[in-house]
Amino acid sequence: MLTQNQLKLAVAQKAIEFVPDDAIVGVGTGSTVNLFIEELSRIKGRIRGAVSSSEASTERLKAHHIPVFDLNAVDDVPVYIDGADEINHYLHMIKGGGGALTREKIVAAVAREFICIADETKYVSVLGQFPLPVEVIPMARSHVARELVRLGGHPEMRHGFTTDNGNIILDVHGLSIAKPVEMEETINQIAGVVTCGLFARRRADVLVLGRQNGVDVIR
Ligand SMILES: O=C[C@H](O)[C@H](O)[C@H](O)COP(=O)(O)O
Repeated sequence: MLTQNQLKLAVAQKAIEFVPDDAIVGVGTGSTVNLFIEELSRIKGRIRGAVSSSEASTERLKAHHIPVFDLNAVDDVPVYIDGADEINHYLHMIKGGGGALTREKIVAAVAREFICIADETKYVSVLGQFPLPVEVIPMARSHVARELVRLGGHPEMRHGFTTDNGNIILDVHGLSIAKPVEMEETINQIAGVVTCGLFARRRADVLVLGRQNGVDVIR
């Protein structure tokens, strides 16, 4: 029986196969990506560098002497490699457990291909068991929370946490998300929401899924 960490390592290693030579690689955030960064450091001689989705990943990339580019200075990101908190078989995701959702969505929007690396505990039939993170401008906290309750959720402020953009996170419990694209649009239209952790309009293109009997590549 492989541990969750061993499954994360297996997908982090497999993801290297998706990194083209001379690329500037989009790098996500989280414990699975941290393992990917280790693997990336082994092949850093054949890439140009990375664009990063968080201060935490930037620090790790720099510690491995992988050049980190400002996204505004880059016009082609062939692949973006990131984890997820939940992913369904349409490759819609919930992300933001680490609070990096907004920058992740920006780098993912620039990238040509989104490769999600996840262990099998993340693969679900309906999104929403994992509380949906929503990044909110601080002055809009109460308004956004009321609107989220109207949508059937139970928002909880993530205490003691500020995003890299200086905002707060509301974690929304109790949503069973049957229509992720519509839900993403609805939440993102609430005044004061920066973005929610649903990645449905820009879903993953490839899922590299770590299972007990091996790594599956799902497109
Ligand atoms: O903000 C964090 C990101 O969306 C992560 O990709 C997500 O939380 C998964 O992280 P982990 O690989 O640690 O489960």
